[in-house]
Amino acid sequence: MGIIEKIKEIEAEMARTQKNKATEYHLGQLKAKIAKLRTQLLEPPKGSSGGGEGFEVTKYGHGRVALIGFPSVGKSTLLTLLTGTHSEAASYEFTTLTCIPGIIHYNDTKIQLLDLPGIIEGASEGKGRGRQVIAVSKSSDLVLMVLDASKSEGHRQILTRELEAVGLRLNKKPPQIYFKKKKTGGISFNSTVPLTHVDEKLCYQILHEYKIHNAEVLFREDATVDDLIDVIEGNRKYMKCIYVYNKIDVIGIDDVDRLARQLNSVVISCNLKLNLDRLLAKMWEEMGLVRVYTKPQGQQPDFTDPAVLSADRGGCTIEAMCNHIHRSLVKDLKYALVWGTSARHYPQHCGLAHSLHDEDVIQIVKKKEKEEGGRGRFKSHSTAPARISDREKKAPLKT
Ligand SMILES: Nc1nc2c(ncn2[C@@H]2O[C@H](COP(=O)(O)OP(=O)(O)OP(=O)(O)O)[C@@H](O)[C@H]2O)c(=O)[nH]1
Ligand SMILES: [K+]
Ligand SMILES: [Mg+2]
Repeated sequence: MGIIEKIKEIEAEMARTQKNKATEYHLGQLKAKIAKLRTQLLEPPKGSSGGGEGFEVTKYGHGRVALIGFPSVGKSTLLTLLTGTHSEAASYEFTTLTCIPGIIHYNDTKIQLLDLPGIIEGASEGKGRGRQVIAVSKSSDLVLMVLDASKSEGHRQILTRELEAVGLRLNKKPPQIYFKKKKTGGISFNSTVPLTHVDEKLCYQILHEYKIHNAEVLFREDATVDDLIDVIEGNRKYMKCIYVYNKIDVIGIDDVDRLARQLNSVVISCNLKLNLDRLLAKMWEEMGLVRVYTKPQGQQPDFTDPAVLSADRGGCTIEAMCNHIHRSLVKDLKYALVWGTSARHYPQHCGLAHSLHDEDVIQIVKKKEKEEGGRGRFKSHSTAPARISDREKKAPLKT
């Protein structure tokens, strides 16, 4: 029996089993069995070098966003509109057969947008190009799940299930469960909060299913069996996702209103170019990019050419900024002068660990290098710093 058949069989058994206190241990065990099989499914077949021909698209720009959705929801139309790169769009399904990259220029940054073939139910098990599409989405910083506003709302659940089946977790935080395998000592099970979903016996059973007999488990939140399995599997990818409802030109205003009010969703119409600004702003917000401008001593910064840092890629500290400029800079840094919302006063003297905010300005002061006259150190005490863009771009910064 193949892996997919085994999964189907266990799913059928779960569906037959009534959910109650008496069956919860058995159901938990079945869930763990499915999780193990799905992980097996993700491993490349023995003897092959990888997962077959993927969409090898080079990363470019300050972040990567993937367009995921059923066929003909308007992914290619959207890519063409936002990036100016043409991607064939047509009324028939599976118009797009490979991955087509484009670039969005936004706030002086470059964001790579990827158009992908449509995926269908069963994608996680290898239907269509599902596996390759999902692999590319895992490599991105943000997923735009494109949905046809005029179609069934169940589509969003089906797609979410497909992505979850391959270990993607959308708009979720990693469970607050500390888990560490040990060599000896048995299993120690503890929690810092009252647990309503999982008890010691259930936890033991799940661990047993994984043949883990020595481990430390500490629940820091009232997590579920699924959360526990995610932590044990350890290969989950937590990603942000925006639900993009396209084609609102063909539905009624009441439906538009309802969809627009859902969490993490943006309603648009590619045909009428409606609300695309809002989509871009939401993307920007979710990506959390941090633009930092370098100010040479005695000069103004170039406000059109930021260094772009990201919490997910290397962090947003002064150390990350130094590494961005030059690898050897970290050891040469004496301190950095910082203007912007991360500074308590202007300019603040900061060390490597200081976290920078979007649109901060920094001046690097190296060891043995003299700061210009040492002035300005305690001069401008600004208790409520405004964004540099609002305030300082007009007036020159001192030092
Ligand atoms: N009414 C309406 N139609 C749209 C809109 N956006 C795209 N379409 C149409 O929807 C159809 C599918 O568009 P595509 O961009 O090819 O969709 P896709 O998601 O890339 O499709 P595949 O590549 O086949 O997965 C085309 O006929 C588009 O003209 C919209 O905002 N409103
Ligand atoms: K299409
Ligand atoms: Mg397409």
